[in-house]
Amino acid sequence: MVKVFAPAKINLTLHITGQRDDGYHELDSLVTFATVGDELWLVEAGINSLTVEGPEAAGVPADMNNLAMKSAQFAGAGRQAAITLTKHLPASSGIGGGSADAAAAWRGMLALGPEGEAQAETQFAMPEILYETQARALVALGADVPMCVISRPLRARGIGEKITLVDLPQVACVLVNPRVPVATPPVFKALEKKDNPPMPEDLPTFADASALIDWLAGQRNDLQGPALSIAPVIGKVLARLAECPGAGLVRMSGSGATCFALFAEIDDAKAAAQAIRDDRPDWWVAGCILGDMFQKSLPVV
Ligand SMILES: C[C@](O)(CO)[C@H](O)COP(=O)(O)OP(=O)(O)OC[C@H]1O[C@@H](n2ccc(N)nc2=O)[C@H](O)[C@@H]1O
Ligand SMILES: Nc1ncnc2c1ncn2[C@@H]1O[C@H](COP(=O)(O)OP(=O)(O)OP(=O)(O)O)[C@@H](O)[C@H]1O
Repeated sequence: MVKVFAPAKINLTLHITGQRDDGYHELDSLVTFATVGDELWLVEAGINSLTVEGPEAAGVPADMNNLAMKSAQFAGAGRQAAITLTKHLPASSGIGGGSADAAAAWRGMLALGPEGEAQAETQFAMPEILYETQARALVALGADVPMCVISRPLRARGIGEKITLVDLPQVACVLVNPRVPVATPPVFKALEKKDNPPMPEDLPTFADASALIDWLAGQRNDLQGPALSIAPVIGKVLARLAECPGAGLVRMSGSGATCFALFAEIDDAKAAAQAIRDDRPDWWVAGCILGDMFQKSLPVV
């Protein structure tokens, strides 16, 4: 049996720099991962199967339409697994839920079997090599899947599959989703200007969370405007996060509707998460740390 964590993916920046002939958009995105996420249990079995449970399970497919099942089949190598997926991340929310599950199922399938976790550990120590040899093919399941396989701070280019690791400090964060699902294709479609500037070629070195927060203020999520036009409630989420004492940067992740606020102080993040939970019980709220999800013992928000 293998237990795998599927961390939420957060686009700290999302610059849309072009559009390919096949319609997919080219991007330049600084991505990190959260201590909040889904969980998968895999048990070797005679046939692949999936059970979906947990607080965010409603409406999530439990058949071959689930990216975790597609990915398990893809990873296969003659192995099959009974998968239990516990959903904590809302679906269609811009934080990679399905992509994170696909990546975790793939990692879990690698870890099953006689060579077991040792094999997975070795490969995770070399994510770029792993990525070049195998994980890149997972872009066929979704543009966000290769980055979720890495689950470490990274810069993604191409359509999301050209990945380089970056050093980012840990930062405290509050994620808020207004419980309005937003599908990705219409958001890309609503973006009028496709050739926006990328991030600077060389990213700075960030001494601490405050330095990262300050620098991010000069960057963008080019999908935030289009998503706002589709789901105006995103404006309320951004405004509520911006009111929180200590919130240094407020932005939307991915194609929305989840927004995040970054905090230099963990205690400010904890207070903000509690305050928003208190006055918006209808919203999904998560306090978390953003950073390298393969690093042990991250603090709890
Ligand atoms: C917005 C992001 O989440 C940022 O990380 C990703 O670019 C989207 O990744 P994803 O949800 O895994 O996307 P996919 O499932 O591959 O594609 C869904 C749809 O989004 C659009 N799409 C996606 C990725 C991309 N680079 N350009 C696009 O135009 C396409 O219309 C595509 O049909
Ligand atoms: N494991 C899964 N969890 C959630 N949704 C899934 C899963 N597998 C397939 N889906 C389907 O995928 C669609 C998009 O959900 P998902 O959570 O992946 O979107 P997202 O948060 O916008 O992802 P991204 O940030 O990669 O754009 C939903 O309509 C859902 O039915």
